[in-house]
Amino acid sequence: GRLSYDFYKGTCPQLENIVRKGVHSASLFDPTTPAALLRLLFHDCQVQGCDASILLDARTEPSETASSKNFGIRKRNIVDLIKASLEQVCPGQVSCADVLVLAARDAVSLSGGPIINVPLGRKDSRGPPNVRLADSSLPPNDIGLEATIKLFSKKGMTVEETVAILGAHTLGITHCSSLRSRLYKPGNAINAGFVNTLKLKCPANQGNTTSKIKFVVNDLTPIQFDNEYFVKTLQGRGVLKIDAALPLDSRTRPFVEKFARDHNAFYRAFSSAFVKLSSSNVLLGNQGVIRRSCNRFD
Ligand code: HEM
Ligand SMILES: [Ca+2]
Ligand SMILES: [Ca+2]
Repeated sequence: GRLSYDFYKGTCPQLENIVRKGVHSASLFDPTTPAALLRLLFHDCQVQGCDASILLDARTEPSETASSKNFGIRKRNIVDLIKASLEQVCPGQVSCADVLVLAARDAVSLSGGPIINVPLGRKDSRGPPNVRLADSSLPPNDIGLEATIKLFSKKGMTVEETVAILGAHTLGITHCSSLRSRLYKPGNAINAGFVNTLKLKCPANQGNTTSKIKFVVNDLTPIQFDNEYFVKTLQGRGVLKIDAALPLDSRTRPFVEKFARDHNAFYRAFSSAFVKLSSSNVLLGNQGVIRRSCNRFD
């Protein structure tokens, strides 16, 4: 078995329509939904591959979302709801892993980004979620450029695709708690002026609870998938350490400049990076299962 572009042609031809409608109505209800779904896909694929492991609820084992690296993960239930409507139309046919990939790619296009053609045929994990693997596989909030290039090259991405996939931060928010080490650890300030702006929004004396509620936007247009992230990053206004690092290295800066200038170039590189992200390390054929309900095995 391998992934293919017409995997559900015979078994669930309505699939792409149903997912798109589901993401669309969830996004009308809450316009921050696309950001959540896109990050959800990354965090699924990063831990044990794109196998919907992140959707499993805690039972005998803690769920992956118990990992502090999954702080801020939201909207897992949207995938479950879409899967429930699919079960009405093509019961037992479509994996939760594929629904999540389709939901994330629809999140991108419904926010104004590229329409990405994705191969399908992933299976869902059959084991319990692995919180310790989540701790060790997900990148730390203050990851640097070297480790990031390595992380995405393992998925077959070029440096250009790596810069492009980080353009996912054109959507959504970052909580103050995720910025602690960047703002208040000595030596982590890359652009002192912008870091001071962030410090005003996320003060050091903000309590633990408050810093988990307060947030800053990732770019100036956090519900639009556009190239604003690169424009802003090029001006030294990248929110996370990795965002800020991209224009400072000669390997990555040319791509930041290119994407800030040409959103179509960003969309092209993002699309191929997205396919690599969502196709790496997947379960095929009888390596996995099709869960009826995404949050549990039975
Ligand atoms: C080196 C790699 C990456 C690091 C260190 C990183 C880190 C983070 C952090 C710390 C946040 C804020 C979480 C919060 O405080 O709520 C965030 C948000 C986000 N990330 Fe990343 N990220 C990386 C790569 C990616 C990739 C590859 C994607 C998708 C393809 C992605 C999509 C997003 C999105 C959409 C948000 C906003 C989520 C929301 O608004 O709920 N990130 N990221
Ligand atoms: Ca996974
Ligand atoms: Ca944006």
